[in-house]
Order: sequence, then C-alpha cells, then structure tokens
Amino acid sequence: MGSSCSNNLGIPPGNGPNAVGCTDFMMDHTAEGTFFRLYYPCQEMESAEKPDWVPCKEYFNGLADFMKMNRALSERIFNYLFGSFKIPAYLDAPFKSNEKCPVIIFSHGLGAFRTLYSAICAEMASQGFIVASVEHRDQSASATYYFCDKPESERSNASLTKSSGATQQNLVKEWMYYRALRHGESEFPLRNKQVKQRADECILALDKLTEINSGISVQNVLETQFDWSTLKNSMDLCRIAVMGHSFGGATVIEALCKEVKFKCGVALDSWMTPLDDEIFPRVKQPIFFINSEKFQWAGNISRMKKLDSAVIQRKMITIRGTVHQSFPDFTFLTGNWIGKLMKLKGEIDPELAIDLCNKATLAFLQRHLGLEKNFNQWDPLIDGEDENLIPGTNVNLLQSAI
Ligand SMILES: CCN(CC)CCN(C[C@]12C[C@](c3ccc(C(F)(F)F)cc3)(C1)C2)C(=O)Cn1c(SCc2ccc(F)cc2)nc(=O)c2c1C=CC2
Repeated sequence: MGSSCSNNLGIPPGNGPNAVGCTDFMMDHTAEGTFFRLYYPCQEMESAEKPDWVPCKEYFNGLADFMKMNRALSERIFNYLFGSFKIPAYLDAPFKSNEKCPVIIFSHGLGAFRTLYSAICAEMASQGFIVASVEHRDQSASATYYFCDKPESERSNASLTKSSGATQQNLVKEWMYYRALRHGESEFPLRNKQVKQRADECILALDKLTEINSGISVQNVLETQFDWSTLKNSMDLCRIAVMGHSFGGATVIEALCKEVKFKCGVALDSWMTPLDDEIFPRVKQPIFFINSEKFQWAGNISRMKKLDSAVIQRKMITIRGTVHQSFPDFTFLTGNWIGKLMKLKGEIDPELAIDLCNKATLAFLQRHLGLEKNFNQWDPLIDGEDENLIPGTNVNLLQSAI
C-alpha cells in the first residue's frame, strides 16, 4: 500500500477492549523512592482530559543535553515539534476491570523517561494489564525530578500556601539531568552500576504496587486526583512481567535475575553492554528479544545468545524495516521525511511495526504468565512467522567469530 503523504500524527490508542487510564505516582520526595507513570484499564470517559506527552519543559532541556544540542534552541524546536501531543489515555480516570489484572513493569532507554513508550503501555493496558512505566533516577534519563524540603527560612507560611492551593506545600522540584559519559571515562563501570540501580527501582515499583493492591493507604507525594484505593485487589500478583527498551532491555535481564516474582521478560532492541556475563546462567525465566533491523550488531547479539537455553524458552525476532527509535513514541510524531532524517522512522509503517511488536509480546505473555485470553492467536509471531518479521536476527554472526 502506498504511504500516505499526510499521515495524521499522533500516538496510536490501544486496540484492546478496555479504555485506558493514566496517572503518576511518586512514593516519597527523595531520589531513592520509586517514580512511575501507571497505565490501567478504566471506565469509558467522554470528557476526561488526556495528559501531556511531555509533562514539563525541563524534559526537553534534558533531551537537549542528551542530544548534545543547545538547550534554548532545542527547547523551541522540541516544543514546536512535540509540545502539543497528548497520550492516548484518560488522566486519573477511575480504574475499572472485571477481573484481576496481570502486571508489567516497564523500563525506559538511555536518555528517555517514563512517558515516551505510551503506545506500548497503553496497548497493554487496553488488553487488561496494569503497567508501571518507571522513571529511573540513575542519571540515565534525559531528566527526572524529586522534591527537596525548602529550608525553613524560605517556607511560605501555611495559611498562604493553603489559600493559594499550592499542591506540594513547601516542596520544590529538584531536577536530575542526563549524565553523559565523561571524556575518557570507560563505559562499563558506569552502565553496570546504573543497570543494577535500574533493576532495584523496578523491584521497588513492584513492591509499591503490591502494597497498593493490598489496600493499605500509600503516600503519593504527587497529589493527583486518582483514587488509589480503587486498585485494592485489582492485580494478579502471580502474573508479573518486566519489559524495557534498549538500556531498559538490559534492565529486564538484571531484574529477572534479582526478582523471581518477574515470571518472564520482554527486551525491546536490548543493549547488552551494561550486563555482567556472570549473571546470564542465573536468569531462570523465559525471555523474548524483539529487535530492530538497524540497531543490532554481532557482539550485542552474541551476548543475547549466551542466554539461549534448552530448558528455558528464549525467543528472538527482528522486525523488518525498523530502527532503534521504532519502539518509543517519537516514531509516530513526525512526518516521514523528517522522521527518516532523524532516524526516528524506518522503512516500515510505524503503526504496523508497533502492532507486530505488541501482538508478539501479548502472545509471549499469555504463554508464560498463563493468561486465559486469545493472545495465542499471535503465537506464529513469536517464531517470526510474518512477512514483516525475521525469526532470530538479520545480523551476520560469523563476522564476530573472525
Ligand atoms: C546523541 C549522542 N548519543 C548520546 C549517547 C545518543 C545516541 N542515541 C541515538 C538517538 C536517540 C536519538 C533521538 C532521540 C530523540 C530525538 C527527538 F528529536 F525526537 F527528540 C531524536 C533522536 C539520538 C536517536 C542513543 O543513545 C540510542 N540509544 C537509546 S535512545 C532511547 C531514547 C532516548 C530519547 C528519546 F527521546 C527516545 C528514546 N537508548 C538506549 O538505551 C541506548 C541507545 C544507544 C545505546 C543504548
């Protein structure tokens, strides 16, 4: 089919039977607490607003740092290009599901942050999952924030704060920006330390969801309109998966190794550099590697293959015509030529690519979480049986042997 020249830009909504709600959670005001965006099945809402895709301009500043671009200039470019996009979900909508929901913890890539994978997270929520997309505080995110108590001297008096209705009384946002590798600094020590912190943050997010599911009242320092008590007994805590993109793919492996409550993992275009080889034999859960055609290289693939096992299902597919950025939301947000120029789009239609990725993921999750849905209709995709899929990898591994 011909590619339409004026594709309607925007993040595709989920295809599943559920409407999707979205809210934010920050456990405490420190950088050590967990911070995530929650996507969940919700009541159909006519008028609810949809949250901004990029919540604060500081994220664009962080993105500029990551891209080694000038902040002032790029903030205007990003605002112009991406400032008006909304997430395909209803902000703070009441949770609604007539069955317990399986859970996914999602880990973003280097230079990304919690909101950039909403096409994937919203699809999973529309299919009945509760998804926590964590925002890492390991300085791998373009930007993230926590709160610091203002010193006593600067505190505005309570009555004034109350009357002005300030949401975070006396709490000031403290921004943490992307930390680039310093000149001459070796990559592995930093990335290995970060992947361990990232795994711990995914496990902490799961612990918070477990508390929320038990119905005990948990503190959320972000005073949103969402009623967290509606999530009591909402989650099926025997059916938990961990998922991530690139650096988040390495985080999947590390998290599986550390926490057996994660029953399986889905690693999207995983970057294996941060991982110790010695953890590979310690990972006992099934893993699904879904790769782009352009990002992977022999050394990276051969490390994924070290996880091959005769007894634990380890699968790999490659989506034809995709690039590394085919997984985050940016791939939907620019026209074709600028998207290809900035390596945000590959040859394949972005919605077709994410559709294949999501369906293959759902089939894999049904198989390894023991879901009673109809996602097994997409089982052939797990083996790469589709004209737009390659079973395993397109990378020629023989070169790496020489
Ligand atoms: C510039 C020098 N270099 C710094 C290390 C960045 C080089 N780079 C390729 C880029 C990201 C690119 C990008 C983004 C976003 C726009 C925008 F214009 F749309 F905003 C454009 C162009 C620039 C494509 C990557 O790092 C790729 N990558 C990623 S990209 C994850 C991401 C980041 C920001 C996002 F907004 C969305 C997604 N996550 C990883 O875990 C890993 C890697 C590489 C190894 C491990």
